[in-house]
Amino acid sequence: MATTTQVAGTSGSLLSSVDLADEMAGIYSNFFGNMYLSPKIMRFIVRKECHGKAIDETYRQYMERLRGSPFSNKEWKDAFRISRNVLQTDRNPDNLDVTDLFCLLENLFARAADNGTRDITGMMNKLRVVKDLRNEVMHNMAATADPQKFSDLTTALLELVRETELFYSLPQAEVEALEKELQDDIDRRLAPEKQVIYYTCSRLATSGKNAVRILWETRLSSEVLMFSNEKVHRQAVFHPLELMLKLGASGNVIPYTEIFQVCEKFIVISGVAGAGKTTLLKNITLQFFELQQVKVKYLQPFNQLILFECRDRSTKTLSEVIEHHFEDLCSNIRKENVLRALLHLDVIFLIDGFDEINKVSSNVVMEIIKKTWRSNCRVVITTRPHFVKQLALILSKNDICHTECEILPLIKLENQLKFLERYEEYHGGSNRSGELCRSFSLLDKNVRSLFTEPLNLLLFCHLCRHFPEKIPLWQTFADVASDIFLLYKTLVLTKIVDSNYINLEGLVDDQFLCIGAAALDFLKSNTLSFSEEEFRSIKKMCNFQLKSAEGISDIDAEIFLSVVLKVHRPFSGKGGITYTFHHKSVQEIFAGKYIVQRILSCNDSINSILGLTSIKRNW
Ligand SMILES: Nc1ncnc2c1ncn2[C@@H]1O[C@H](COP(=O)(O)OP(=O)(O)OP(=O)(O)O)[C@@H](O)[C@H]1O
Repeated sequence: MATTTQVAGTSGSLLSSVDLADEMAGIYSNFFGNMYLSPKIMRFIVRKECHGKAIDETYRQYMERLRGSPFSNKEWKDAFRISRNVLQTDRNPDNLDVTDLFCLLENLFARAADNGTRDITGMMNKLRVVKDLRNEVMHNMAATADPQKFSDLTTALLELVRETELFYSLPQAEVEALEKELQDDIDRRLAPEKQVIYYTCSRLATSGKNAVRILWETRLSSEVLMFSNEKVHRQAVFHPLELMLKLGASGNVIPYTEIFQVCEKFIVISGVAGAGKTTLLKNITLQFFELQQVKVKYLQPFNQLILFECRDRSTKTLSEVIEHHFEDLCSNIRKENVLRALLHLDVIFLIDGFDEINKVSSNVVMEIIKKTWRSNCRVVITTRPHFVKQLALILSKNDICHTECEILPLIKLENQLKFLERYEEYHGGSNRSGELCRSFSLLDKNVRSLFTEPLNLLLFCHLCRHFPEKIPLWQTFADVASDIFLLYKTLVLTKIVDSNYINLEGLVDDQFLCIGAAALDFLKSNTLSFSEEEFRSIKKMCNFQLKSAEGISDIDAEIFLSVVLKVHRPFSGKGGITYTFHHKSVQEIFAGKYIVQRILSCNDSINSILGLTSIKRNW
């Protein structure tokens, strides 16, 4: 039987009767119960328990007054975990949700139990049932849609009211009034000013995850490798990275799947260029949507996921990010309402590449920081190391505690081999020769230490494929750098082999010098990613150089640049593209070649080359 429920506020006006199918009605009731009824009763208990609290006291100040001494930051963090920021600042329970309320009451009652003044067992048991129901409904779709859960909750809440009566020896009239209010709410299931939230949460629960899955599935599940047009399945070649916790928990090494075990809401993951930050977020996203067909336990506490890239220059607000994720839903519910609803759920926000932040994306990131700190959301932000300080400052200015961790380089030979094996297996299948790993394990130890980032190991795969005979000859970093350069040269030559021009090798050398000059110029300002405009400037300079060589009409500089630079299209598919060298070390190799050439051909000093003004970006 279908249930008809009026839902206000959708598309800004009263939506005519929305016929909620049975499943939807069940989901709606469960959200309504856990987001409205449970907090209402728990807030009533908090008010009773905190009867001695001054209006202007925060819950932290109140708890400190009760115990007679301030909490150290560690004590506070350990006791109040994910709710500690909210309880540190809030002065009344109106904005606390079930998680925060349970945490507060648990701590208040623990004190009472310590004093031996009251038996809190019954009360805690009843509260725990309510909290567990909330978590079950929020984290497990089968439970979200199960109408029995709403019945269980209403029973649990009525029992909690009765327990409260006994616990505080409340006057019967007060309890009856509360019971009646609860029963009325249960019967009506509507809190007019809030109903759009529950409705939207219900829609998100039924279709949100799938909408986002469809959005990311095709974009993220495969990757085109550099130096070739080969596609690999991300999950098939993904190497599970390890992270080292910094700051407080310093030194602990954890698998990436344990990041959400830290109690801070915000997790900053740093890593050098090519360490695998973006790949890690893409992998988490794919796992979240169970594309990997395995149960991903560490993601089970979350019911939605939002992925945002700091290099995005076109998405101006968080609501727009949300609209992009839930396009269908936003076509009949205002995107601002979808965002409001989302902030009531347990969402992971993945923010990639803080080091590439720009004016537009910084507004979105600031919105995420400001809007998620008091919700049940978790935020993971990746960045290259030189931006960690700046990010930490922004977070602390916004009263946000964060955990910082660093992607560990693959230092051990066994890990490097495991990484390479995945790629070799993927390409060779059961016929793989093992040559890649064999060749790597025979490398000189010092040379091997160059290949500690995924990107460098990938580079090794390509070098091994193109020049297997050269690898045993490597003795220094310079040998490797020279072969990397040669690899680029070989790849470009294969693209222009049909040209009639006689001195193709010389042409490539000249083009690479132009690119090297640009690489150096960008390195001087630590710029590792270039906008389309900057790309056009480099291309203009390269084409200018091409024109100076007589007899070339069939080659465009884009051919050279397409081999050397990696194109980054925004995850969202909207906004401008950006370009980087495949790795900072590759950018350095090109810049280095340019410097050496300048010294050899013009006898310029290194200082004059580095201070050169004629290679400004206004080519
Ligand atoms: N865990 C991994 N398993 C397998 N391959 C990986 C892994 N991490 C990274 N790679 C490979 O290395 C390449 C570079 O990684 P990625 O772009 O994620 O690095 P990054 O740290 O985000 O770099 P940047 O700071 O330059 O953006 C990827 O395109 C992918 O091919």
